[in-house]
Amino acid sequence: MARYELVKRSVALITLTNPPVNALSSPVRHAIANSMERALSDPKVRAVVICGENGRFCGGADIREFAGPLRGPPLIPVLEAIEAGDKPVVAAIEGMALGGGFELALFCHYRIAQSKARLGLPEVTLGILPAAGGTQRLPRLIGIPAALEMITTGRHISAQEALKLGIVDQVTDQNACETALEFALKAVGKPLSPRRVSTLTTPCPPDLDALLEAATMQVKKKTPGVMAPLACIQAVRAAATMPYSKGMKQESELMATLFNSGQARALQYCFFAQRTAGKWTLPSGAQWNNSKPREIRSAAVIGLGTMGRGIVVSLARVGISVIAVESEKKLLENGRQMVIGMLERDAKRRGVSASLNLLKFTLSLQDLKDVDLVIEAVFEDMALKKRVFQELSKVCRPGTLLCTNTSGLDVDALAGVTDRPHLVAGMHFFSPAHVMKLLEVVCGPRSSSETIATAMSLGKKMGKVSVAVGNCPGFVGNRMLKPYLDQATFLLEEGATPEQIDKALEDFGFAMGVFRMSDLAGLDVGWRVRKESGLTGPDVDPKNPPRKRQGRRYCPIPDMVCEQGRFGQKTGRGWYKYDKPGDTNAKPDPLIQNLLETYRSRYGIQPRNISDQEIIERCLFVLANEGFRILEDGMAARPEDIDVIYLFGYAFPRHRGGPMFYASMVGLERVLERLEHYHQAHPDVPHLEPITMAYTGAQKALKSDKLDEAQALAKSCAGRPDFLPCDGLSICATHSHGKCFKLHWCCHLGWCHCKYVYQPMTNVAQLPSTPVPAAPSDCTDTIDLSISLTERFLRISPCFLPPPCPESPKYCNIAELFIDDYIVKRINGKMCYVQRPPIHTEAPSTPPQINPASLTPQKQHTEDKQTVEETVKGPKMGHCSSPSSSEDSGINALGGHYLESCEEESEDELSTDGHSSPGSLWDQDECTLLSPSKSIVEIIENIETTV
Ligand SMILES: CCCCCCCC/C=C\C=C\CC(=O)SCCNC(=O)CCNC(=O)[C@H](O)C(C)(C)COP(=O)(O)OP(=O)(O)OC[C@H]1O[C@@H](n2cnc3c(N)ncnc32)[C@H](O)[C@@H]1OP(=O)(O)O
Repeated sequence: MARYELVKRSVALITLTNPPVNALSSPVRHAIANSMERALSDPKVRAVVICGENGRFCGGADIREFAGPLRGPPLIPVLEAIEAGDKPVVAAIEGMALGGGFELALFCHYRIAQSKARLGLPEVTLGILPAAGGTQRLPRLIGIPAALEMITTGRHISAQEALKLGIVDQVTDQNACETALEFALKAVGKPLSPRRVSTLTTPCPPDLDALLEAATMQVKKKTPGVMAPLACIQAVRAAATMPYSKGMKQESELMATLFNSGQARALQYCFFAQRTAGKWTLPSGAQWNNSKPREIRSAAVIGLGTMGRGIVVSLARVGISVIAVESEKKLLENGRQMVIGMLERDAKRRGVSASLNLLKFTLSLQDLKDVDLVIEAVFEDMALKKRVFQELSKVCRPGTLLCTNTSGLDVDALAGVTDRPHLVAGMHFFSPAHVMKLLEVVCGPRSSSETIATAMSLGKKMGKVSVAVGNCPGFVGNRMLKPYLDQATFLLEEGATPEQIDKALEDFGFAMGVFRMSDLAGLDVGWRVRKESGLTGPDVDPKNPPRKRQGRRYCPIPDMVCEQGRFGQKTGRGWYKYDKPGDTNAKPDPLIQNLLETYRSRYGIQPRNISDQEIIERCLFVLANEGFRILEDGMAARPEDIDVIYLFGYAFPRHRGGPMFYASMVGLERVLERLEHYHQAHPDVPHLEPITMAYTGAQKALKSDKLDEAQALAKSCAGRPDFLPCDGLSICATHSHGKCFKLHWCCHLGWCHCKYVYQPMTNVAQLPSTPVPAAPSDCTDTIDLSISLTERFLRISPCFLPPPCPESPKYCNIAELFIDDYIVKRINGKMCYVQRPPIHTEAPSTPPQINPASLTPQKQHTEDKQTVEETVKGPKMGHCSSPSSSEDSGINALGGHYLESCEEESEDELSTDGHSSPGSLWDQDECTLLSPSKSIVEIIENIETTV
């Protein structure tokens, strides 16, 4: 795990040896501790160099260790021994120094970086913070603004930037280890005190409060509801206002808060899910490690609509020569200009030259005879696509792979018209294809493993997150979208408004609610698809009940909206109104309100109050339910694949982990029970029928009206180590409300329901100095809810771990763990955020100095305006080059979610949420405030509606 060598007769060389990224697992921490002890005690050793094997310094803590009880030596004391030693220690950084690996380097006295190395503190993307001193040491080294930016974004920086910021002492184009050995010898005898970062004073800018406030506003805007960035700011504040040791204590307390949070679990799950998806597997047994991809040097793209153009750009910028085909001269010329413009802008942003020489534009399919692979991106019309595939089959050499960018049509039907069905697959890009990271690789029944391996590998080369899926209508992403969209419109019928539904979804974490997003994507596309499939329009039998199709509930409201020429942002009117066509500022439209009221009265629907909880449950549980069906049908190999599709293709909030992970966090019994409940209320909506019922016929228990569900469930879970029964006084381990004030179902499962986040709870008995309440009385009634769904789910995906076992969490006193300036109080039966009184922070022992680095303005991530505009314009219709796929299918109404889900610089972007979730302090009715100004008190929820 670490090699110890004495080199140059006086330097101890410690090499971390834990492939693939030299993560700081328990044995590695052990080995570092032992090696340092040996080096410091050996009189021959005058200096130490730490490096990593295989050109990788260190990828940080071993994230897999976070799932279980922490074992082995804690990292901080191991690192402290490095700094405290009396021999100079030099970090030789090659490849990467990330997270704990970067912190290891910050404990060394000197840092040398190879010029290609990347450094960063990406912990925030995993829902935690740099807790091995990173939040206290980096600000001391480079000042608050630069440290804040690095820590709250998790951005990786280059060696050159690290040198400029003062993080590393030297950058070399040579071997970093060799350079560090020379450097170490020269450092011998020089005083070490100034090199110990812990002894430095944080250069404190005079406008610290304003700076931190601005950073807080920025992260709340960019990642609302996500806790880790707020905790990072809190920790950096400590670096500026507290002595080092107190700051370290604050850092570790904040880490403890985050460490066991649902958000951290979700974000860490996302990290591994993304990597798991790359390890594709097919029912045939073919998989990533037994199937060889072909090398693709040349490709062709047919159709230069929005999708085709994006695909051409994605191919050309990774060095693949592309022939782009259109059906008419004007369309070809238009496409050429747009592609060139896109490539030039992309190259400018990346500081490289545009690869225009790789492009060829043609009107003739004959020009494609020698290409390695073709991606068809024509209009989403099966007859048209079949004609194209027949033609390709005649024109292309026998080995050319033929792929379709359909968003849901039968890939095998296309394969069937060619002379090479085994070389046909789907490559479903998301719009805009050069920006969106997701690629669904669709495996038809006749696709060969080599074809799938090639499409997956090409996706990877293009920088996409590729997921192998089966060939069914809508594949995975769009198949699941349908029931989700249906629920949204059914809720409109029943009494909700588009604004209410959107707000609930945005509060949950979606960047945009379903109706705002549909307006962005364009409503006409789905309308056309519904007309073509006979769901609306003149082909519908007049005897057909208006709200039923094929015996199932159907909501005609979206058709009625389109009949009024309201196609969304591009027409200035849709579910919302906009000041002018193309505007993005959605405003509620009284005309839609009128339409809904008229509709309801026409069909005798009594509108009812619909809670946000119902909106979330119906929209999201139905999504997960369809996900289970997809797994059951073998159309996705694993729940992770589904989650990755939703994270990268549909902007599912990353801190919720994806629909399948979210369902597992809520508790599958709960999901099952709620689906049953809604299905009973809406028996004509088959998607609400829980899959367990459909497939395993598990027994449904009769519920007595008087049954205390919570107690019954607690009892049924008794003895299971992952569920802690609670007495109503458990404490939410993370944020929102502190003490559980009422017996709730969730409490009995050891989870706290905070704004739809189920957080682990700890019994007060486990908290220091808290009186243990009397045990609750036994309850006799029971309910026999089926857990077969859970069992099956856990069998499918062992990575869904049960909640942490009691010895692993190191819960802190919630009261100390606020993470911004608000606390939670109970005021007249409502739970409110109340502004905290100002906190008197301890002043640093020496007067603050201004470091030039601290004056560096914070880096802003700029949005790719051009791509936004492109989507807003909406698709062109009616010719071969029209956008063919996702945005054209009408069912991928969320495809435009790219705004949040696919910024290119950062692989592990955080998604956004609608509400901040500050830390909490639960005080019972001690505040008499009745009508406080809105700026200082905000009602979060009525206490009665906590669950
Ligand atoms: C009360 C609670 C107290 C708790 C106290 C905790 C202790 C506090 C002290 C320190 C805390 C430190 C926090 C951290 O350091 S968190 C980790 C920070 N590091 C990262 O986030 C880096 C993550 N990795 C990456 O970004 C990339 O993997 C990269 C290193 C850039 C390499 O990229 P690439 O070459 O593309 O390779 P892959 O991404 O495919 O990865 C290859 C395999 O390695 C696995 N991997 C990578 N990093 C880690 C890691 N840090 N831990 C475990 N495993 C890691 C990855 O999953 C791949 O595995 P596989 O091949 O099986 O898929």
